[in-house]
Amino acid sequence: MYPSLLRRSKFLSEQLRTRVVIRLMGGGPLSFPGGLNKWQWKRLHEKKAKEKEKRLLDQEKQLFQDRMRSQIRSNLAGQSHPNLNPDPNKYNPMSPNEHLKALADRFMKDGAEDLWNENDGSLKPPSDEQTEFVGTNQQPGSIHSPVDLRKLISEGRHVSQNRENGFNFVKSRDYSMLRDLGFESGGDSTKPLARRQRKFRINESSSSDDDEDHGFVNDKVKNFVGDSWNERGGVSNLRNVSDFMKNRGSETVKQRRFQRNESDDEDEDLEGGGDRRGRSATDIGSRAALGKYDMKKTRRVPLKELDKNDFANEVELIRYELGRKKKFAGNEGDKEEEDSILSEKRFDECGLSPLTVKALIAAGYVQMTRVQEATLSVCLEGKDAMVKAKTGTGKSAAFLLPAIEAVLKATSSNDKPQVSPIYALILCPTRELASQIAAEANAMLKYHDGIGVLTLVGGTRFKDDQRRLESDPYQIIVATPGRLLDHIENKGGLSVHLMGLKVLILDEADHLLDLGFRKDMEKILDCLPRQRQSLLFSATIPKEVRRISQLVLKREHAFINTVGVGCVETPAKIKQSFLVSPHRLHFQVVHHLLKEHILQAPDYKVIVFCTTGMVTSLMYLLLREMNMNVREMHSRKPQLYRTRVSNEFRESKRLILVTSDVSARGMNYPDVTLVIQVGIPYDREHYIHRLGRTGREGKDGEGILLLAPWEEYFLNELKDLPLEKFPLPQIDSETNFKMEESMSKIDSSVKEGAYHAWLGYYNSIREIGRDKTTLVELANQFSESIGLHKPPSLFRKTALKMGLKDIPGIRIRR
Ligand SMILES: Nc1ncnc2c1ncn2[C@@H]1O[C@H](COP(=O)(O)OP(=O)(O)OP(=O)(O)O)[C@@H](O)[C@H]1O
Repeated sequence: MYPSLLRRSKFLSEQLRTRVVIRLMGGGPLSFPGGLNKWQWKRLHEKKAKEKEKRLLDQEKQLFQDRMRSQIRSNLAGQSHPNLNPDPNKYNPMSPNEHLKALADRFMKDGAEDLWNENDGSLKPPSDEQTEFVGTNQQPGSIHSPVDLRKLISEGRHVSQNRENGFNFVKSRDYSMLRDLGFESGGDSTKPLARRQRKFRINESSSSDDDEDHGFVNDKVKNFVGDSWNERGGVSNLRNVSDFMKNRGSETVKQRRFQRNESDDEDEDLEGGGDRRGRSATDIGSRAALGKYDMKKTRRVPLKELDKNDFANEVELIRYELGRKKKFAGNEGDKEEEDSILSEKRFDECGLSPLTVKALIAAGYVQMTRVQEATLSVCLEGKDAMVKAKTGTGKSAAFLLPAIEAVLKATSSNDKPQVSPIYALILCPTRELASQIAAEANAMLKYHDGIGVLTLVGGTRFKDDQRRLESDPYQIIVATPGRLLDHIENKGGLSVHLMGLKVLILDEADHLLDLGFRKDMEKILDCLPRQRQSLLFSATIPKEVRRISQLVLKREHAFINTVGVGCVETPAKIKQSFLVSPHRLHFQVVHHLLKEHILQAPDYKVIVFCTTGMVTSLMYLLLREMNMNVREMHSRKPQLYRTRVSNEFRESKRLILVTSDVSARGMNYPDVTLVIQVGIPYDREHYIHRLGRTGREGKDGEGILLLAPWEEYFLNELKDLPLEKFPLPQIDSETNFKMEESMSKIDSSVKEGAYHAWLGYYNSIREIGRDKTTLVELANQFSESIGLHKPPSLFRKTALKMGLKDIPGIRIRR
């Protein structure tokens, strides 16, 4: 049969013929065009199909929005839209309302609302009775609306269509406000008002940015509100919106705080995630935000017997119980509990394997932190989740524990795969963070024999990784995306090991899904099996990341936000301030701040963040010249050096670490007393993560942001954070002289590198980079302040790339 088939394929090339032979022999082709294996080929096609589908949906959305807009325009102009009051006898293809319903049905699948939701709250009503119909009295065509609807929407309230009736309803988060405004009500009035109020977000400063940021759903919503407005009116009812908002403001600010010790009612009010009727913490979508855990005091369950023979563990648990009771006996205890990151639940109460609990106790973990309590049950059930929790609150353990449990479950199953599979893959942005996570995982696996953790990070020998992978089975991999991709692409066989993957975790997920990592991440995701659990963790999850999280997460994922909508995103016990000083004085100011801090805190441990690696080097050399006890850490340093410095800083006191953003995220250096950020951080998220290196585990901390006057605009990004202005210190002439002397000792190659890096960094910041002339002027001032006689020249190619070629003040290298 084979020869006859081959004859028939006479048009095929020789290469194709070979493939046909292989296929007929039952093995399938060895490779596909582009050197892809069959899985990669299959995924490539699946991806293309998905992209096509997405394009079509986008087009449809666009059409729909245009249609709604034109309808509203015609309403405002006093024309009746043909579809507004459709003649039942006349054929109408689809009214806007029907169209909206169809689209809502199509796009708003369970859990998908969150991808569009700006406020981390649920768009979808928990149940029908939690929605309320809104009627208005305004006549069609009325134009003097006292309320800016765009503002109303941009202030975070969501309106959607009632799918059954074509009426508008306001979601549960909004409807108490609307009732106060005098709208008709058809909802369940027996529900406690408190619950409705807590779902209500106050944001006095509505900005056009907010409007811009609202996704398709909000556009849809805005249009729809406009629609119903003209249909039914309601001017008088809405006249007092702003008064109402103000009155509500103080109340809601109080509600925003996360307090376990208030009365039950208020407790339930706090974060908008709970439900008095016992909604489970495993709720899908953002209704799982905080789940049950901020409002329901779980009944204590008796200590589980971990290991009957393990007397030491029992003693430890009893000691802990006694300590806890003593601690919370008085009022002071209450206050401490409020500030503490710990919850009341213990690890032995949540279904972890006894050996893991034993290892946790050995590591000093008895009680869960709040984020661990909020997430463990969801993650242990195998659901996808996106988790947001403040820095230093124990997110690493929150994702490591479910990963370990999944590995234990997989290894105990009867399937015996031919290649040793990797069951859990943890990705994080930096090498040091990968090592830190691997160390924590190893501590938790202390009593589990035969489960290995391997780190795959750049800066180490690729061959060593391969050797380790071949010699020992590793069930858990902690990797940085670049190195992992190297392994996948180099056909080192890693893809085969990854076929059995059960859990994928992205720590610092927002950063990993950022443009810098996006391509690598997409390639990695293409090589992972779809049947897996995915967990995304970070202290910051901007809206864009929530939208693109669908790259990784299933639609019906849980969004767990222990920060709380509208709450301050930074730990409460970090004192934050900013200081504005001319750029040329920054080095002096940093030196002064450090000296003052050392006097106040003899056991100081300080991190100074600089904008780039080269500027970090310069700052380090300068402070070293000034006889300060400093270390430097940035990506230009060899990995061995980085690891050594990282370990040293973790264990030391009385040390200053000058670093770039490689240390900004996830690094857990205990007891850092002060974080200084010199120059504007790349964005708000960078500020929060850098700051979060201090004040961890609910401890005190301090953060100072040092800005030049032209960088002050950045404070707008932080206006919801409690930053206070720090007075400009007086630098004495002796210190000034010493600094100048020290600066003159630093090699000019370092300074030139710092100038180039400085220029590159600020050029990449949109607000500054767009005015190239001013940028170059500022860069040249910087060059002068670091003792360079003239600004260093740039390669023509570099200048071209940066858009600086013909800008006055830029020197081009001949
Ligand atoms: N249940 C616990 N009991 C006591 N300490 C804990 C517990 N969980 C975590 N920790 C400690 O809390 C500290 C912070 O934990 P971790 O590094 O996981 O924070 P994080 O939330 O990941 O912070 P970041 O956002 O900066 O990455 C660590 O020192 C860790 O050992």
